[in-house]
Amino acid sequence: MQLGGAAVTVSSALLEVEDITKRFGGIVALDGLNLTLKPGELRCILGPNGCGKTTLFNVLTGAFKPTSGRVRFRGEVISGKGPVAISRRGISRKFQVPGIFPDLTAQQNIALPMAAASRKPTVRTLVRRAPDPARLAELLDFAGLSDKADMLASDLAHGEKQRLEVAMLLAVDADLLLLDEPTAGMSKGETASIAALIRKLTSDFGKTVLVIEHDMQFVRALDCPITVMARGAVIAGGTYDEVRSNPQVIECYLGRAA
Ligand SMILES: Nc1ncnc2c1ncn2[C@@H]1O[C@H](COP(=O)(O)OP(=O)(O)OP(=O)(O)O)[C@@H](O)[C@H]1O
Repeated sequence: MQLGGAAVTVSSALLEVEDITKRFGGIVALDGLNLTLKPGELRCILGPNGCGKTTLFNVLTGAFKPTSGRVRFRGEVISGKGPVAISRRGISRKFQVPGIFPDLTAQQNIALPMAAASRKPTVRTLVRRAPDPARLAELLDFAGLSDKADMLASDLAHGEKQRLEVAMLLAVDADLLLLDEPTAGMSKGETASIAALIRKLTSDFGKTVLVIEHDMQFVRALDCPITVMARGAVIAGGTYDEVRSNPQVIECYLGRAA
């Protein structure tokens, strides 16, 4: 089917990664990778260092063009499009380091992407438009920051900054959220609270979420399907218990990570 000049296929999947290969000179970072996400699904990606997890996120967000293969989002081929075009279609990413504005308050940090998510924002409208107070309160409550709404983001604890950024992702109103090691640098207590928050992204807000993570306690707390990568391809998938007892996963990854 052709819609507005773009190739679109009818599918129940939100995201379809089809046989993606990405080479950097002689390095094969992704090697014929396939992955499908249904709307509202939460999935975790595990794999040893250098297996291509970050490269996958870079391909999904348009930072890298794949050497071959296709990515479809809502049936439309998006591989080859740039980061802005892909973000406008509803894919948003959180990096390991919190991407917040330290000199703004917690609520200003959330208000900014709320305004940017509205149609055709300009600098003027971003600054002038008052955010919907009910939505702002909902997002502050989601992040557990209602009582710190007026605190400068730079003064928040590390785990609070991570939660703030998850709320900012929600404020953008994208459908697919890509989270790269959201527990990096967190204490055990902070890790448990971010796992609960990420589960809410799907259960309460209907988002589709793909998480890269190494912390197995956190992965268990997410309680979601897992895809295991090695050498740029998918080698296994299943529940936490299935993956933990898979001999190939133990050899390639858990033997070293556990
Ligand atoms: N821009 C680049 N130029 C050249 N090689 C790259 C580039 N980005 C990634 N690579 C290589 O591609 C391979 C996959 O890297 P990638 O960062 O995707 O792995 P990863 O699974 O995210 O690793 P980690 O868990 O350490 O973050 C590695 O060999 C890496 O050195």
